[in-house]
Amino acid sequence: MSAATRAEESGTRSDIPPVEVDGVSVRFGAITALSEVSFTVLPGTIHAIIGPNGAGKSTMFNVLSGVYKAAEGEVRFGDARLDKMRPYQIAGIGVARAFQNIALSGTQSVAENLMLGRHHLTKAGFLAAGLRLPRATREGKRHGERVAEIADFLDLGDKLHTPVGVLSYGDQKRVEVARALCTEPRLLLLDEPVAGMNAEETDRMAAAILEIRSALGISVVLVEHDMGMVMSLADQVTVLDFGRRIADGTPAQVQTDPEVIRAYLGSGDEDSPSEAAAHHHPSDTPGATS
Ligand SMILES: Nc1ncnc2c1ncn2[C@@H]1O[C@H](COP(=O)(O)OP(=O)(O)OP(=O)(O)O)[C@@H](O)[C@H]1O
Repeated sequence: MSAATRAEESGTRSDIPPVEVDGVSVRFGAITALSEVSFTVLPGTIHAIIGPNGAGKSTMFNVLSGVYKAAEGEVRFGDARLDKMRPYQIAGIGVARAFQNIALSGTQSVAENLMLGRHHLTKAGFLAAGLRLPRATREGKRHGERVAEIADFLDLGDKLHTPVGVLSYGDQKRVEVARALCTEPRLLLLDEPVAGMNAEETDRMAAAILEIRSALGISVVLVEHDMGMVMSLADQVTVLDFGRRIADGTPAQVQTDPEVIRAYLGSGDEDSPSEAAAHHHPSDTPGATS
């Protein structure tokens, strides 16, 4: 089943446009971190960006969230040109990111941290809220309910009043995702969501990401090093190597792509695209000479 069909069947919201990355190059002095990279994130899909160390994944993430500017190319999200916008403007049109430059407050509760994600949605303002004016109280209640819903959604319902600092690492990472979701995004950007996690925490995060796509119908872009995670999770995968796009397709397509296998083996990276691919003899590869 194609990613688009899957998205349609899983109830993608009608207000989610594709993300079109078109010929993006980024340079840092003499280093070309990204070279004419293009790919499309279809609405309501989980799209992974993978590649060996130094491939340009973080740079791409930072371009999507507006932290880095592209020297060439365009990034479109519907009518919006993300490549021309500042990070706060990108956040303002419903693009949320987790795990970069957003620190949680360890002494505050999960609920308080999540409420921070809703500040821009609060109409009454802090003064009215502080004075407990009726409108602010009603609004506060509504936001509180939504925060509780999102916490439940990420399996944090029983930890709403726990200070974030005492939670396990896996729980804290899910609080970060929950906080991003509290902004009610149309596109969620995740930077290495399972980095440093044990197997159980990884499974829980993967389940949460799948749930986000199917229950909320939004698009998710994730930059990831953990290949196993990507293969079981993503609808579509873009593979970068030395700043170039070397493959783009379903997980099954990219993990058998000779160039992808070469890139991972050549990099000495332990995380090969798949066990099978890693042990794939070159002569088994269509078109390869042994
Ligand atoms: N701020 C920067 N200044 C100079 N060079 C940079 C900067 N950020 C990235 N680079 C370079 O750009 C290239 C791509 O780096 P990037 O961090 O995007 O790769 P990555 O795929 O995320 O790698 P990793 O998996 O190791 O995090 C590398 O050669 C890196 O050294």
